[in-house]
Amino acid sequence: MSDLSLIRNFSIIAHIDHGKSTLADRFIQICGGLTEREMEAQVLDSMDLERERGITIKAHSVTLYYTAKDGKTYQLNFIDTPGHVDFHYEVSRSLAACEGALLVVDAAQGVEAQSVANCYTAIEQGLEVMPVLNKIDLPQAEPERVKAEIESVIGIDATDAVACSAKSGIGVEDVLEALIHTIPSPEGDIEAPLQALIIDSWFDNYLGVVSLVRVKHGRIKKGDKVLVKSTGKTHLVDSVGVFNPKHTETADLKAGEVGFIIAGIKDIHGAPVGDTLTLSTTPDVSSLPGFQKVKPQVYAGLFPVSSDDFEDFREALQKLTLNDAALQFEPESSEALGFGFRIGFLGMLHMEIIQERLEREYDLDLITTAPTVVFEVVTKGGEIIYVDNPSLLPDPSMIEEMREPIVRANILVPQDHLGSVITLCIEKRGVQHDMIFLGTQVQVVYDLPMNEVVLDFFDRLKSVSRGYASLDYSFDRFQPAKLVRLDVLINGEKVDALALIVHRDNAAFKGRQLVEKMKDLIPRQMFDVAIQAAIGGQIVARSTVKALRKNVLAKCYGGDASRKKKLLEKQKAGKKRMKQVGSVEIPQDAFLAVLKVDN
Ligand SMILES: Nc1nc2c(ncn2[C@@H]2O[C@H](COP(=O)(O)OP(=O)(O)OP(=O)(O)O)[C@@H](O)[C@H]2O)c(=O)[nH]1
Repeated sequence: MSDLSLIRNFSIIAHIDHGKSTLADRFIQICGGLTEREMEAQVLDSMDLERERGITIKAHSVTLYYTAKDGKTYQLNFIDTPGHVDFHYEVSRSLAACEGALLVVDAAQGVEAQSVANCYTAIEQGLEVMPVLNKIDLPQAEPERVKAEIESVIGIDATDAVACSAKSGIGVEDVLEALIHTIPSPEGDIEAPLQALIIDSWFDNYLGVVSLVRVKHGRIKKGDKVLVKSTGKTHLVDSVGVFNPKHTETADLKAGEVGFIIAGIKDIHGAPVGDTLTLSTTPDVSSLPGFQKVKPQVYAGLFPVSSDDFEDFREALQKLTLNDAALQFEPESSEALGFGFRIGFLGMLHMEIIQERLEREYDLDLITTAPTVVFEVVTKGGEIIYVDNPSLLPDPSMIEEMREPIVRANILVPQDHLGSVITLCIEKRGVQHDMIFLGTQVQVVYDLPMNEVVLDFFDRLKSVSRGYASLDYSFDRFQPAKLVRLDVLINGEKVDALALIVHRDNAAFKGRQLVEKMKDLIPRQMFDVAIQAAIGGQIVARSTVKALRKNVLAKCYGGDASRKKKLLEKQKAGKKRMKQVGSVEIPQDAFLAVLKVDN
């Protein structure tokens, strides 16, 4: 197919759980991409972990052929995008490949902050945004109210918004018809030299690096020699094709189309996302504007429970970065935990996912330290350094000024819950920037310390608003703040891996909460365990885990062999996620106690 007027490239943007993936599955079904049997729930979420958690992590593209009511067959290329705030950058990437976007809004829930943010990104990138009201099968659906909300909150015309139920299938064909008329076809010149944008690259164990590209001009086929503009390297194209949604090779990819290229590249750094491809015969083709590089927002130390696993751990991380360009790591050594890695993540969800993948796919037992954001420190010598590890904070006498990262947070909340959301923002040291009443919802804009936001703010926000408030935020600036390091001592020994950077005004309070929480999380041992919190050498809180009484240990001796074995196994299992620090065994939970103290 080479008639550009018969191609539509679009993304689906929506808040989590508003039904993107379900709608995508319906499209596939209507266009006959898969048989009923292959139509296993949520085909697009192909990673096991994605399916289990019911969230979309990686962007996927699907090419479908739809015969419309006008009798013509259209090529629909759609890209599914993740909805969670941690993966926001994937959204803008996907949008760069499209001329339009469907804004899917749950007709029972209404507009949420994430959809607003993504919608603005789409509009900024010049896309045609087409609103779709989903879940109209639900009795509590209020399509008219939600239409009005789309107009007042986002500011786009929603009078003709198509209503559908992705679950039952009602109205889904109308969505396809509407998108053919609303979303413009791509522009491009098939006869011009190849110019293609890499939207995504990932590592496949069998195929090597697979790159998803949008061809702007020209064409590419198997056997071509492709030039990666940023690296200057050329590679022989092994195959090109589309996902329909199965991996399907095609003769070529042409201007206006979206598909994959496999060219024997060994790791994703060889085909960087946002890069431009051309043919080796036309090296002068200009580069397309790429994407903003993503920077990790949260850092944590990860340490193998058994030091023998260190090399395996390194290998596993190297393999994961083949897949996940956002993941960054460097070796870290801790007096308490030995050798490990300091890893940068996009957010807490990203961190959980990586930790889970390391444990499941690579069979590693790891201890994670409390996550932290990056602080900007000006030394007395006038040097600016970035600290992503509290234990590496210079001595206070060397510090001229400390600055913490501030985010601009957009919160959408129904009026009824406004009060509790504001209370929460104040508790988190937020400064109000703006408040706009939009129908039944209120949009509040706060500047908040990132440190307070990344840890548990999202969960707290959900709970104080009974699930109704939604959040979108992005880094704004570094701002001077009174920050101190809070050290934790176990039986008098400072444990570097437990140190935190906190605000001075609530440092003592945080210290008390932390030692109390840790007392509950550290199991009783054969001796008393003293837990202390200190600021600059001064103890601000203390609690004690009392020793076990002797007769409890008596069980370990005598008795029959099988019982003894069971006991040993139990001990071993219990040891799994524990780390010996000095003479004290500390479980994983205690390292993350700070995440649990705020409530
Ligand atoms: N009643 C009803 N439920 C729906 C409809 N569409 C989707 N759902 C349900 O809503 C939930 C979320 O749907 P998904 O398609 O996974 O949502 P998503 O937006 O893709 O979520 P992420 O992939 O995490 O961003 C699922 O339990 C679906 O079964 C609908 O039209 N009606």
